[in-house]
Amino acid sequence: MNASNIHTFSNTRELSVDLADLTVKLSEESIKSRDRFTVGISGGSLPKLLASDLKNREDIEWDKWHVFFCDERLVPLDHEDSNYSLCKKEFFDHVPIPGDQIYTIDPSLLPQLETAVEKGTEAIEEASLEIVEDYEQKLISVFATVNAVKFPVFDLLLLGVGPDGHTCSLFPDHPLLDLTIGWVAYIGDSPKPPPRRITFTLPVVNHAHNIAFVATGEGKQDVLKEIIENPESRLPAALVHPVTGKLYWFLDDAAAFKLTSLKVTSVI
Ligand SMILES: O=C1O[C@H](COP(=O)(O)O)[C@@H](O)[C@H](O)[C@H]1O
Repeated sequence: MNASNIHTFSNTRELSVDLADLTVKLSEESIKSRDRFTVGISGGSLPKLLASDLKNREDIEWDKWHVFFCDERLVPLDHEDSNYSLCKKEFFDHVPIPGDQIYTIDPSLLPQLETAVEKGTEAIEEASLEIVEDYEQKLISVFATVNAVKFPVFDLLLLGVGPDGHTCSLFPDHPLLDLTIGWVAYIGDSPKPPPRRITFTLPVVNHAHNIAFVATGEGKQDVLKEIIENPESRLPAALVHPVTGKLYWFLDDAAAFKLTSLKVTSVI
């Protein structure tokens, strides 16, 4: 781990300001070179930390943003467990990103998954595949319109880390960690509720131009030490190694408390 990419802050307000600075800078650079900004957002604690300062910034070309979800729980879009619903409340409701550039799961496909769960494995495979393929098509519509691409290359992926080391909906020791092809995967046995979700695969994560992990609070101390300072770690977040892109860590002092790596405090 390049210690200069670990940024620590004495409180979450300062963290949010620097995270917004980085996001604005990457948005400007991406729009300048590609005329759009493609970003993947996670759920959990991230939307609030991301939006608290960013939503008040001026001069952002929101109409050039294309937003995907790094993972999504397979619940209706207005359900309290939905990552979309959380991002809407914290972020989308406050900024003018065009609705058709916020790419959600297709909620009309959820009832057939519910029915499939009653029927068994084969039916679940079929119903979940439809949801996965629908989301992959949405990625294709943005990333592969001109040339076929092996993996989408996001301008920025914003990731969280669970206390168990999971990121997106990629959980420790889960077979999904071994996927080397495919953009989106279904998980039906998430150890963190709700159990049914979709997630970006590790290759999609690792192909991004920029990846920013955001983690706060005492509860993340031990897992961050393992992920950042143990090069042998097989925890999901420790398997994030951008192929050519940049990796950033945004931590508050509480989360970073056990790290011995050199820390810096400003990103730009
Ligand atoms: O279940 C999830 O958890 C992770 C981590 O959440 P946090 O609250 O500990 O930050 C999140 O990144 C992911 O998107 C979400 O579905």
